[in-house]
Amino acid sequence: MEAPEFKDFAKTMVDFIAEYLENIRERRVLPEVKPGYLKPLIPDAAPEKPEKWQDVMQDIERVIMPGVTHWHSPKFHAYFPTANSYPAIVADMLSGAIACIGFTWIASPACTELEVVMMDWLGKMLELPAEFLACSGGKGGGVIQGTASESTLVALLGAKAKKLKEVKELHPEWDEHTILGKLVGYCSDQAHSSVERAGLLGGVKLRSVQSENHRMRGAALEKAIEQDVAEGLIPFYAVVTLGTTNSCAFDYLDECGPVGNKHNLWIHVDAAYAGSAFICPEYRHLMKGIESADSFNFNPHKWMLVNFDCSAMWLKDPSWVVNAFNVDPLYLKHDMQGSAPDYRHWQIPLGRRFRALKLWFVLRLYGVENLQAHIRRHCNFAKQFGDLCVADSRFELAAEINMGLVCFRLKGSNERNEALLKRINGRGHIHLVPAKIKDVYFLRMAICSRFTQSEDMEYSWKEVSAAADEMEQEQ
Ligand SMILES: N[C@@H](Cc1c[nH]c2ccc(O)cc12)C(=O)O
Repeated sequence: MEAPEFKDFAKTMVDFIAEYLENIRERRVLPEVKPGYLKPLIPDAAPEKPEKWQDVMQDIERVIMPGVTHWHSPKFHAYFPTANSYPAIVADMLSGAIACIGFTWIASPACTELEVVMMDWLGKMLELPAEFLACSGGKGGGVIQGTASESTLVALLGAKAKKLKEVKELHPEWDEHTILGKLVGYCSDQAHSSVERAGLLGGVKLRSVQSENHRMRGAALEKAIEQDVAEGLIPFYAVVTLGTTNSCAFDYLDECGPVGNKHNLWIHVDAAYAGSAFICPEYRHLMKGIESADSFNFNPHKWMLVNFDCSAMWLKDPSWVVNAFNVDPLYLKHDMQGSAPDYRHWQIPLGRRFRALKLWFVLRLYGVENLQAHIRRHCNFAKQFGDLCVADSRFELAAEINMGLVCFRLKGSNERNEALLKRINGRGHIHLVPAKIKDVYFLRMAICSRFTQSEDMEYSWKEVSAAADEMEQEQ
């Protein structure tokens, strides 16, 4: 493809994208296709001769759209949001054009340097302690990871390397295998499953601490630590979740952090979804105790209008992570080593895309004010839905409304609620997923779309109540 044709193709695609997103509300949010739907729609093998881009464009509606779940529809309320904005889409186009692999500074200096500055901008927006920021002149700094799960694992591996060194110094007679077998980390029973997985991948024990009202408390964490120490184990790491997946609950960081510090644990804060809200001063009390953390992570790709993937992670002392994974083949060495971060040491894969561009575009083209307005709008929509819900005596809230998430259920059995959800998703007009805490099954209404208006929330409520009406009529 030559440039003139590329320009036509790309312009057509830009028009298509704008049409798609602006009219997304009209599409059925959940596709009706069955597994295997796509294969018969396209040939069995790649074409020998080139086709026309117009033919490819045609096939988007025919082949792809019938099988798309429309995550950016105001009728999509499943999981948590994933972000989408025009500035981020355009930035990804440029990233695709530069198409560098920014594993070291010299591999594309702008890729590394913009990331360092963007992580400082973002850290300042959240009022993170200066120790986390590169601009403070200390050891700290930020990095863009792919997902929060990756950040949890990277932090765990850094914590493991740190504790291994400490214990080896204390007990030179112990071999590494013995020490590793004694290491134990902690998280709340409400933490995301990726924390347990990080323990499995890192080859260490992970203990789940019973939460109180869905939130981990310092005393419960300390009790677990003390029990383990009494049994000869070595506590090394704790994940504090700010905004759990089930109910968007907040662990008490101001209690758990100091407990972790006292027992010399690495404290990692996983604020994957809710962290974006900390750009609004009124939510920052929920991150009280942040100065006690060693690493902090949230996903601008969830709730801050930066398209997937962009998971922001800060470390007070990245050297533990950098040294834990350091391999240094000749072909990756360069003369400037040491004067700027070589991000390949901060992450699991070697390759990395120019993701800082989308942060830069979004932060500049929205401004902090509009990003704050986006968060506040979503929180207000959640309140609106919550009010509609409690005004109907058939329903109850299953948890306090936090951020843009409403956890609700029909009064009565889990089975009734399972039937309700099946009916709602079966109608296909809105899409929700369930959760269960302590054997209580409930539905989660997450506010996800940038396009959501107050009328959309009324529509979604009507769908829920219509499904409940149907159930009553059938009884
Ligand atoms: N998709 C997420 C998974 C994840 C990790 N930690 C979380 C905390 C809350 C939450 O709702 C989801 C997650 C990721 O970025 O890996």
